[in-house]
Amino acid sequence: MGHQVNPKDALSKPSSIGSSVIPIINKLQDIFAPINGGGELHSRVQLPQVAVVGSQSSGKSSVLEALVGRDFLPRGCDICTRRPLVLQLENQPAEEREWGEFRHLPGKRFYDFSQIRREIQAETEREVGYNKGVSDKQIRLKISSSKVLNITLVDLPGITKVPVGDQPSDIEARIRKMIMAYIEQEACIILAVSPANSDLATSDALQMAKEADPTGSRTIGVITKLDIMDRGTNARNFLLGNVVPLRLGYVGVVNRSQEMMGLLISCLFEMGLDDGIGLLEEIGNEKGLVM
Ligand SMILES: Nc1nc2c(ncn2[C@@H]2O[C@H](COP(=O)(O)OP(=O)(O)OP(=O)(O)O)[C@@H](O)[C@H]2O)c(=O)[nH]1
Repeated sequence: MGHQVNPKDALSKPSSIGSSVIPIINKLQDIFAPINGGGELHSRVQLPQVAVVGSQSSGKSSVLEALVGRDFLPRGCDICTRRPLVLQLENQPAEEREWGEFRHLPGKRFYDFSQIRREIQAETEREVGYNKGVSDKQIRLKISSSKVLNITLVDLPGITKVPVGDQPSDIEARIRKMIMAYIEQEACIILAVSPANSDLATSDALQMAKEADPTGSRTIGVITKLDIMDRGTNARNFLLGNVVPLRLGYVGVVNRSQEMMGLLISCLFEMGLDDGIGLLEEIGNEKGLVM
């Protein structure tokens, strides 16, 4: 049994303590993090982190981006999370520009967040190829900014039922095992993401979270896609915790959708505002948004 740090204690310490402790925790995480995923997913030292779990395309990466306040994760229909991404956010009040640094590219600072997205994609492909392959080998990224909280977040591949591309026939079992290795740790806070346009009663995220955290003491329920909620979806009752009670409760979110951006661009086009489209793209590039 490894040494455990209570995540709620660690995350609620005053920022002055947090700012001195977090870089040390991040260093420890790097030291104890497995270089090769296979077989030795976790070290015996358990450090506090927040893992985002849910079915494929439920909105996990979008929730993480909202927490960071930047768009930098590969997202969309065909592009999904295929390796665990460990995101160490470090609050540096004196930092004028935000930057990211990958563990596999030490010393190289990325100031352009669309480059970060490209590197995540490229590093995924280097390990698992181009055809939907999935691996438990982590990608580790540190983001240093004056605007983030000191926190470590983990984006995990989404639970999928049907193997596609290079995925093995037991892909669902493999992904579940990979997720479980993170969320069963007592020092892990689970963000269980379920989209409101699907049946919340059969949410994979809530089922897995319950398995790992039966008392619901370290799980936060996140209901995404409230803007496209199905008729009859009992999201309100879920959000109130009446269906699956969680001590840390639920949050409902509406993230930016591909459709919304597409609609905005076509509106500008219809209005003959070609300049507007250019401007939007410029702002998007600057902010690292996918257009
Ligand atoms: N309408 C709407 N679309 C959303 C919302 N959140 C996410 N999306 C869209 O849903 C799609 C999937 O979102 P992601 O954040 O990539 O989902 P994910 O769970 O990380 O996906 P995987 O990594 O493939 O498992 C993207 O096209 C998002 O733009 C939301 O609140 N409302």
